[in-house]
Amino acid sequence: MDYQKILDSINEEMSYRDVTGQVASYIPELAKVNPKKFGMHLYCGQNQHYGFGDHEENFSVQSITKVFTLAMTMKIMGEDLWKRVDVEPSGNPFNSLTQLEQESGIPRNPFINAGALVISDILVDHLDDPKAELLAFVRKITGDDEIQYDGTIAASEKSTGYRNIALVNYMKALGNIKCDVEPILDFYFHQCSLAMSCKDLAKAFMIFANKGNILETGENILKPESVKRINALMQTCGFYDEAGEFSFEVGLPGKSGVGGGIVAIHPDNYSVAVWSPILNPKGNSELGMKALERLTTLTGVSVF
Ligand SMILES: NC(=O)CC[C@H](N)C(=O)O
Repeated sequence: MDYQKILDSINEEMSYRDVTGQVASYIPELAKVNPKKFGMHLYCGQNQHYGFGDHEENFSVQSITKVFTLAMTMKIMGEDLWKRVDVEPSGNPFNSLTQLEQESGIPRNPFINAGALVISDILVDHLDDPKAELLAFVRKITGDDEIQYDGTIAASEKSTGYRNIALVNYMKALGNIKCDVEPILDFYFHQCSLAMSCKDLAKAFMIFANKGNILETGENILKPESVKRINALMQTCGFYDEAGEFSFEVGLPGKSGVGGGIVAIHPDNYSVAVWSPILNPKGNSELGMKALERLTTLTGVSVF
């Protein structure tokens, strides 16, 4: 498969598209990002990298980090994790509070904010320095020691993070949060602020396409059964109330973030990341979804 040729033709096609959405503005720092940024990177074998545009520029990966913290938590908690967070699509926006009251404070899945805050609670409870450990995990699976949090984004999100503050306090009242809310929120806002490029994301997500192993070194990071579960959750819950649409259009497990990034994998084949900051009304990158739809259509390959 000539991936570079396919990516180049996607780049060209996308340049003619009208984009109607908006850059995320509820986190003030994200509103400052140049809406014209666009890049895509595909990684499919030892040192086999293909990309175009701004694919090596760092951006705020936001909710994409929920996959990393889930992977770390599965290693700590095993199956007991599912007593604290469920595995069903929410059909609701990522920052919704409504299901928690009826469902005893158990979030529908680890990829909505409520679920990620429970995961943060578990990591704060079990690790001495969860921020350092998350950074170490991401640096290891990418092989890139330069990856950092963006303190300005973390502070910006903290200053307007009323929904996340409400979610964690509400779940504490319902008995599903163990630690103090302050360190949980501090860890959560930092995890969301992680700055990575499409190339970094494609490298990191290769472990989910490669049965839990780092492709370049062969080192095992996750058990195959954990990878199965994480990929199933990405397929069913990775795009909030647009998870069905993403499966329907693209047909790959993936995860998005309000920074405009999307990562997807084709098991035993490739990982791919795309970045375009303009979001559709569901909070997913408008051009990113279209570019990935073109990828699986032009290659004729998806998980279905
Ligand atoms: N969907 C997202 O990327 C949401 C993450 C964002 N930091 C928030 O908590 O609201």
